[in-house]
Amino acid sequence: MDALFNVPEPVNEPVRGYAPDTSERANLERRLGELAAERHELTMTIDGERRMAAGEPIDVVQPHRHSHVLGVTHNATTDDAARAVAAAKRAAPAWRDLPYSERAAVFLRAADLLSGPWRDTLNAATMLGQSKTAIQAEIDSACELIDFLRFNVYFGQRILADQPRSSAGVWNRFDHRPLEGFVYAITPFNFTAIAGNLPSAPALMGNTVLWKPSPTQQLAAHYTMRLFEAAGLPAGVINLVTGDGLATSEVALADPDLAGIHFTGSTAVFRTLNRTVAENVYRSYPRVVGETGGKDFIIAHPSADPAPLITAMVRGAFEFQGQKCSAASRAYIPASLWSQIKDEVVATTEALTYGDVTDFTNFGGAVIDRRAFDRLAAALDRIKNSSSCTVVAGGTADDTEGFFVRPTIVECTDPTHEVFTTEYFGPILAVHVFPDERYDEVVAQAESAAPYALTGSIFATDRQAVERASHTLRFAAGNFYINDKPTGAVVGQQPFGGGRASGTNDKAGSWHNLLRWTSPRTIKETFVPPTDHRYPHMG
Ligand SMILES: NC(=O)c1ccc[n+]([C@@H]2O[C@H](COP(=O)([O-])OP(=O)(O)OC[C@H]3O[C@@H](n4cnc5c(N)ncnc54)[C@H](O)[C@@H]3O)[C@@H](O)[C@H]2O)c1
Ligand SMILES: N[C@@H](CCC=O)C(=O)O
Repeated sequence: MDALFNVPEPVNEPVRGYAPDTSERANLERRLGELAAERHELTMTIDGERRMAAGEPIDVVQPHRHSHVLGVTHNATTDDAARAVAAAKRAAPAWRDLPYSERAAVFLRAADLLSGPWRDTLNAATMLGQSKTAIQAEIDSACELIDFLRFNVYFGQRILADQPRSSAGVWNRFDHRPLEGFVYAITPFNFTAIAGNLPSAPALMGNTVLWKPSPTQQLAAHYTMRLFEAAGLPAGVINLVTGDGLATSEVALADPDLAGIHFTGSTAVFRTLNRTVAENVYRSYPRVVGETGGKDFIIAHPSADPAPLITAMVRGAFEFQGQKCSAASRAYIPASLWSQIKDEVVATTEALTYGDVTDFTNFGGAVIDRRAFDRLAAALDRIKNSSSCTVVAGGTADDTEGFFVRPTIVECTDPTHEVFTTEYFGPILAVHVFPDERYDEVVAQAESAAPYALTGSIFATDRQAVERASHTLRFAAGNFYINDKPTGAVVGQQPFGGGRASGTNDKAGSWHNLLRWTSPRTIKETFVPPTDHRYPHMG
């Protein structure tokens, strides 16, 4: 077909509430029961074929009930990874030669399937496997992933439409080629949407992909792969390998055709990947895109409204057990305000219920695994032994049934203490209380207290205070919020990503990100080429 197609104008997927006695709640509960009753074979998918990786087995459990094994997956070996890389390379010519509209149709269909018949499956898998409550799963594995798929198609079309100017007698064009080689997508446990977006965004732009999800997100990743297949994704375009990624990286990072890395996860792992890429020589210079850790702040001015501040602190820090890269983990509160809100913040936090997420009355679930639990329990021990810190809410952890860490608030007099600088990735909020008149000083200290620059909020009604903080904190957060919590970015509305140790700030779900997966060829066609080599000044 020869036409310039318009893609549908995307709108954000409406969020369902799953209130008691609704059919949406009943359907989700039914699917939760079905998925929990199965023992899933969590295979790789290479060239459209499902097979178990050949390395050590890994049990995939419910974090809130670790005795319940949802399924088993295996570490991919170097042979498994080599097969996946070869499959991606084989699939590349046919996939990149498909018109954009055909590739886009696959992902638009995936979005519609997820909005309809696949919604309960992805939500239930995310709830059981990652211990997200219904609302946290809904905003992630349903709405955000649907939005990524639809908005990417829309932004990709805008990129294709971007063409250079032409002077008289000349036609200049951009051929928005994919990268030459394969893209390696490595995804974190905490967002099913990110796990689905990282392989599909480069694929939309014509690349083929090696996808290595997190073992602790493997149940939802498994169903995401099935969703892409159901939407008509050809075999070999996205190849899913399972496990810890060590053998996979050994193969992928040494391959001369590595064209890009699309990573979301910890700063430490991203630094290792960067180092390895820098030491190797590839056919092209790989595009390295990474969104990593955060130490996200809330700073209040004495003029702030207390009620929204309390809600922002509680939701921002403790939703999904603080396991959002955007979670509020340090707050700077003026003394006059803290004396008004402290009792309520503490009481609200103490009343939060973390438990089995299939009990819809719970506010949260468990942290993801034993490693996270041990890391957080050790942090709590250090905090309790620190003379400058006082635990004012929570502070306990219990792994008897699940990996539960109580939502914790720590008041700390030393703003350079590790509670203000280290990403714990759990439900721990550090609070520094300061004399009201030292607001500007505190803003300046918070600006570079931590190495990260992902998200941050300012609470104030005084516009001068907002303006001064916004200016001082310009480089301290890639997503900056005024009178709102620092979490919950919506695709197409608050493009997401941060700088400094938080990543390359390529803004997932925006055209900034999609641009990284294209390598334009400029074409100049001259209609009537010159036939005389001499210039006028030569006479
Ligand atoms: N900035 C963002 O947009 C964003 C979003 C979500 C999560 N995060 C960050 O992610 C982290 C939490 O996620 P996580 O615990 O899954 O992170 P992680 O770094 O432990 O793991 C991320 C992924 O990398 C894999 N991995 C680890 N070593 C590897 C290697 N050598 N080769 C290939 N793969 C390897 C893991 O198996 C996983 O799939 C936090 O630091 C959080 O801030 C950032
Ligand atoms: N985009 C999400 C965070 C993703 C990281 O974990 C938010 O804005 O809360």
